[in-house]
Amino acid sequence: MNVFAPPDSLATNPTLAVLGFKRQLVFHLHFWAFVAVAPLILVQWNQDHQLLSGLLILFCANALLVIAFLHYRNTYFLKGRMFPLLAVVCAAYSTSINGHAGLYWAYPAATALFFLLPLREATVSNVVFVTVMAVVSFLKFPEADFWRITFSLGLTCVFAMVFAWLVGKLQQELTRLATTDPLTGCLNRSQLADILNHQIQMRERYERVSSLILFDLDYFKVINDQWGHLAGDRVLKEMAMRIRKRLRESDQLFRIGGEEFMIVLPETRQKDADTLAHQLLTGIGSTPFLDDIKITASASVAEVCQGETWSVWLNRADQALYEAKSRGRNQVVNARRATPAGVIDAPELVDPAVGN
Ligand SMILES: Nc1nc2c(ncn2[C@@H]2O[C@H](COP(=O)(O)OP(=O)(O)OP(=O)(O)O)[C@@H](O)[C@H]2O)c(=O)[nH]1
Repeated sequence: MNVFAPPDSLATNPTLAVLGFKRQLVFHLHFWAFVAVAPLILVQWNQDHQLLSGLLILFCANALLVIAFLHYRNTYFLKGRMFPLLAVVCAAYSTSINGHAGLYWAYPAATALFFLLPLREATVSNVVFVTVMAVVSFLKFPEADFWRITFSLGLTCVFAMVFAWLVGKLQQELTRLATTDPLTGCLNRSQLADILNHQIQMRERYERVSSLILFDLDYFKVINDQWGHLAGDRVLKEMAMRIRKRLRESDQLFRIGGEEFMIVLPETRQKDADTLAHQLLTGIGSTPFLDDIKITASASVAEVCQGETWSVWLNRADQALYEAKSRGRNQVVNARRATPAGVIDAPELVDPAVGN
């Protein structure tokens, strides 16, 4: 019954994988922008454009700092905001003094904004950018060029915005698919370790105690054998729905095995988690599924103890669940606290009729 082997690496967490891709994107944008822009510092200096040369030095220094912070501190220097700001200022100023030679840089700058900033912020920044470039073009170029530049830059922004929006949607959808169980919509095990570790940190730092409930349907194999696999699937779906209805927004429901579920209850003591476990079991046992399929479940409850790891916490709950099954099923067993010596006391049986 032990399904809590630790995951191989953090890459099994889809949310962390997405953040990893974002870091790579930020790194590549700053690195290649640095490679392209650094030689221009000298070019502009030789053309007596000291102010532009100074702005480009700032741009390159920022790119190097972002790369260094990413590498050594795993954070974004000034939240990555300097790249868009400097790129926009440099492109606009360069166009005003260099004409078309400066204008060409506006196109990659406008595109890069959508990869570095949140969609809404990038859109607003680009509206400002296109407006500034339109004013500069109006003053600098003939009217026909002004229209061409404004429309082509605007169109580039629209293409980049649609692309960034779709990539964002795709990323959200992939994360959802990777983190949830398709049958019941519950969370799957991909983020289990991180979510439990977070609760452990809340316990260690702020004395905010969480509990978890494990529960497993009794004799589920019989349901499959008697009513068919499809009916079994529908029972699991309805089960998840019924549990979800009873939970708070902050509680998290996982499906961690075929007919085994886990609920993480932040800021909840063992006593309250135990009451909830009884209510859930009563709800499951008293109302048949799909109109006439009767089923019961066994459950265990464990409050997180100081100093324990997520796998020890889960193992305590798992042992108590095993105890509930072996004592006849359809009951809740409270996991006992780990003793200071690390030995776990025997689980405590709770009378279902009494509640605690
Ligand atoms: N319909 C359906 N059945 C599943 C799914 N996942 C696992 N099962 C079935 O769940 C049953 C679990 O059987 P067991 O592990 O023997 O557990 P049990 O029959 O509930 O018995 P106890 O847990 O000991 O009370 C097996 O028949 C699995 O095929 C699923 O997604 N859909």
